[in-house]
Amino acid sequence: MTATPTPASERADTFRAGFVSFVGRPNVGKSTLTNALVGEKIAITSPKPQTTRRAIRGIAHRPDGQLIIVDTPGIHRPRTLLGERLNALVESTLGDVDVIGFCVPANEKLGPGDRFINDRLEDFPRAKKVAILTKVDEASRSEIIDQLARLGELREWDAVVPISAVTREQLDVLSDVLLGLMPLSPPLYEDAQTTDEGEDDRIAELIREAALDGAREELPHSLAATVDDREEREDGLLELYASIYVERDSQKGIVIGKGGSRLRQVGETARHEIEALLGRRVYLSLRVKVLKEWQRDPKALGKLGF
Ligand SMILES: Nc1nc2c(ncn2[C@@H]2O[C@H](COP(=O)(O)OP(=O)(O)OP(=O)(O)O)[C@@H](O)[C@H]2O)c(=O)[nH]1
Repeated sequence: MTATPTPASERADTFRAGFVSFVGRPNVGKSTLTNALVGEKIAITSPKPQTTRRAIRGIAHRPDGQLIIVDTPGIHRPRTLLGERLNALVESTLGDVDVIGFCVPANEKLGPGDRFINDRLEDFPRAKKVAILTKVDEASRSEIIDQLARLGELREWDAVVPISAVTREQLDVLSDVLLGLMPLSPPLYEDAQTTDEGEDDRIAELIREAALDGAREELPHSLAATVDDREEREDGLLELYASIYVERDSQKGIVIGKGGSRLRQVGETARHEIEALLGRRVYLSLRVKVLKEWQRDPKALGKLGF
């Protein structure tokens, strides 16, 4: 991983800094955990599986160290070119991190999907491995104990930590544990930075998230968003021109809704989020475009930043 070191640090030589990546089946709570640790909304969360597409980094700053979080889309068997690229992204990310946090929800039994991912962790011997039992607020005590025992059977973990990102139970323990496994290092980022993802990418994620909200089951895999243009208005408003991409005309109809009602709602929601992110007023113009079979088309994938 490349990062710009903070110049001339006066910090003690016990400072630790490094990269961690959370892996696990879709929907186990990786994005929510990232947000909870970083304390700012940077990765999209959605109740639908496989919505995290980018390796978004969030940085948790602590007096004694920095946790740089690389949010991966999850390891899964590829079915499309997009799937393959996601897997390639996961491999290049995981080959480079200091710690891998393997996330398993406390309220679901360990399944073949979890075992598949656990087996893949063998490919990354350099990284320390921590098992994170997520969503403990949704599980009974006996379920948690049961699940911890099963996790322990999978491998020798460097640590096993049960948490809830929603109630924040044990989050401080988790960040202590993760930091303790990081190398001694000067800070790798400035204090004020919480993510190094480009602003337009973050805006595009917010638009994508708004467009997915309440959308039909098949939409998540077919939706992408880009920011195409921005213009400063004299009255201080920032004009943003963005596109939402779908694969089929029928999906375009779903996104736009009757008489454009749904798209208006998406625009409203996204604009509020973007204004909160940028701390200023925004005019948002959204266009919905059909990019046929973009998940299988290398040119289209490049255009959308994959
Ligand atoms: N009760 C409870 N729900 C949680 C917790 N963490 C996440 N969730 C919920 O679980 C769902 C999935 O969370 P995400 O953070 O999007 O999961 P993910 O693993 O990043 O999912 P993908 O992006 O599909 O890989 C969301 O509806 C979250 O609100 C938790 O600690 N407790």
